[in-house]
Amino acid sequence: MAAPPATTATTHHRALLPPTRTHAAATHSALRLPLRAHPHAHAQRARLTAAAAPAPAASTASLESSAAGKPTVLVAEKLGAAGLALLREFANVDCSYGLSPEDLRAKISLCDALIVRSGTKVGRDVFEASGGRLRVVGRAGVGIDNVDLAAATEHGCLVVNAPTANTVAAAEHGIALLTAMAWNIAQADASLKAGKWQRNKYVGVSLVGKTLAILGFGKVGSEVARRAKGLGMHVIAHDPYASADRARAIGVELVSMEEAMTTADFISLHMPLTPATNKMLNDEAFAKMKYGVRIINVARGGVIDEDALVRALDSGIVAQAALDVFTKEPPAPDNKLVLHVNVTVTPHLGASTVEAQEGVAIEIAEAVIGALKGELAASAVNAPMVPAEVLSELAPFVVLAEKLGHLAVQLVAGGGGIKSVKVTYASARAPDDLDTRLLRAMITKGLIEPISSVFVNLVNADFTAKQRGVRITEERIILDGSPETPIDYIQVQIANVKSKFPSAISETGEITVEGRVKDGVPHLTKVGAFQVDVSLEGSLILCRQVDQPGMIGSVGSVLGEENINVSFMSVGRIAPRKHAVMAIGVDEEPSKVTLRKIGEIPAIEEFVFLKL
Ligand SMILES: NC(=O)c1ccc[n+]([C@@H]2O[C@H](COP(=O)([O-])OP(=O)(O)OC[C@H]3O[C@@H](n4cnc5c(N)ncnc54)[C@H](O)[C@@H]3O)[C@@H](O)[C@H]2O)c1
Ligand SMILES: O=C(O)[C@H](O)COP(=O)(O)O
Repeated sequence: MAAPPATTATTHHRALLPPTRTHAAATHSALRLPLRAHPHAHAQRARLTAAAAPAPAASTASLESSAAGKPTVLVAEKLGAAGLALLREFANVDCSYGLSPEDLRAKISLCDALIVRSGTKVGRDVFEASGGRLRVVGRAGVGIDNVDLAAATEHGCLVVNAPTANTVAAAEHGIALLTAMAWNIAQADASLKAGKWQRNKYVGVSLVGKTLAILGFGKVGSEVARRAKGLGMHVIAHDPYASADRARAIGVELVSMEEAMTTADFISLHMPLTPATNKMLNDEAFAKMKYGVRIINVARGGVIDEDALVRALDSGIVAQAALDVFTKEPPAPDNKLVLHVNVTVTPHLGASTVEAQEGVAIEIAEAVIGALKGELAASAVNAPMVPAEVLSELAPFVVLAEKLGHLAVQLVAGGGGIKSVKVTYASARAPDDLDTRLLRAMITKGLIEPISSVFVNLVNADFTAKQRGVRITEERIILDGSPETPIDYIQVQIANVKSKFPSAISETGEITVEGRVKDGVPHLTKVGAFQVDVSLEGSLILCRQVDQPGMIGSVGSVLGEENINVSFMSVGRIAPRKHAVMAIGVDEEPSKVTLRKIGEIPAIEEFVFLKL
């Protein structure tokens, strides 16, 4: 992992993703908004580039010869030429297909991003071996069951996928398997090629009027449903999370698992493989099914207990199965399902059309490039997806959030021992109209990075806070007024700590800093009980003083002696001639001598220098 920032040395707001050691541009990039052109423009450009690009060789670039200054992307499985061309415009691309787990671990510490399909296991060992450099894993496809998401999150590595480009391919393949199975196409083809003419043996079953139960009514499931309705089938679906309205719109009834199991003539699987769906079709489920049911699986092998399916086929409960996916891929040569006479198989071809592979390659290349640039990925799997318009609106508040976190932690005496942080957002927006996950992550980043060696980003912010025992709670104050501006102010409070600037402790006992965005610029507007108003740029001196004439001049002339430019100055007082807090924004960092001189000014009771 790269060296931690010095306690008081974060000046630029870094990208949401941790910096790479080789990609200087990304290291210094500020929070970037997704500056995406219209998707068609990307596709067009990609296709044009692809036409000119040479076909990828098995290993086209050596990591050792990577040009400095560009990130390195390891493509570990075959990716379409259009995607590779996009990647090459931005990064050093190493296409090394078929790496052993050892070779992958050996290479990964030299890579900023890794792109895989379903054939590469990206386990905890890979993240550990990366030494903190791997920032993005791109899954060129939908299923991310081959990526250890918990390990990725813990390592602050963003996982993105290509969720849409192969939907139609998978649906078409599902329908192809359904019809091929019903018509015994594969078996009849093999028989004829073996010189036989078995017209009586290969009598199929018709599809029209039959009930098809779709389990998992997501992107692929709903496309299969549309097509099956075109074949005259009665389509029902089970999906605990799907919208009944969406199902109704395409003439599909959402039903319970029980009803799907007991009434279907055909069952087609389209859910992800998760702990909840693992071996979902097991002995118990098969026992409930109609005798002679037919099963299609283009989802994941693991959702079926394969031994139970063999038993159900042998007993006749399941008349036929058509499988594109297997628990272990490739399956062993003696796999009973693959060899079963009533089973039609394909070697995980559901995404393997020319069109789908080109689309997936472009989709994943754009997602990985965007993520490496520090943009928030729309297809992030282990981080909140923040729509571009929301992000653009929140951008100045994101900067404010990180700076408030960074200021608050610098006010803690000793810089550690933080257990409880309360963040308050005051806004005229309804709570469900304000997504604060990004702001919370940036406050966490501001709080934790200065006191640890961890790079905090949107991916690992909550995990990092939890791991360090920091409890961050959020509160909303609903204001009257126009919801035009998303947030009026943000307040960050750290409880149960002492402050090196005791005036920062509010009446209720917490270190308190509050800020607003004014004309797009973040401002500090409150410290402890004192109202101030200073733009959060450069560095900041906070002084508590007796409120009396000449104080601004005294401090200003000490700074002037060292040619320190004052950008902002603001005095907040509780009552005239009592105590006041002066906030002074400075462009340069004053020397220790100058800071000491400020402290020696009579009437200055306490002061602190803070980097923003
Ligand atoms: N064979 C292939 O080459 C191929 C190609 C594309 C997708 N896939 C696989 O197909 C599956 C679906 O992909 P998608 O793009 O439609 O994903 P998706 O996320 O759009 O849809 C999955 C659906 O499954 C539902 N679901 C989750 N748990 C469920 C449960 N316990 N019971 C029923 N439904 C449940 C979800 O609510 C969701 O609607 C994935 O497993 C994906 O990996 C395979
Ligand atoms: O989940 C997916 O996208 C499909 O299973 C495709 O996997 P593949 O990229 O390995 O073909």
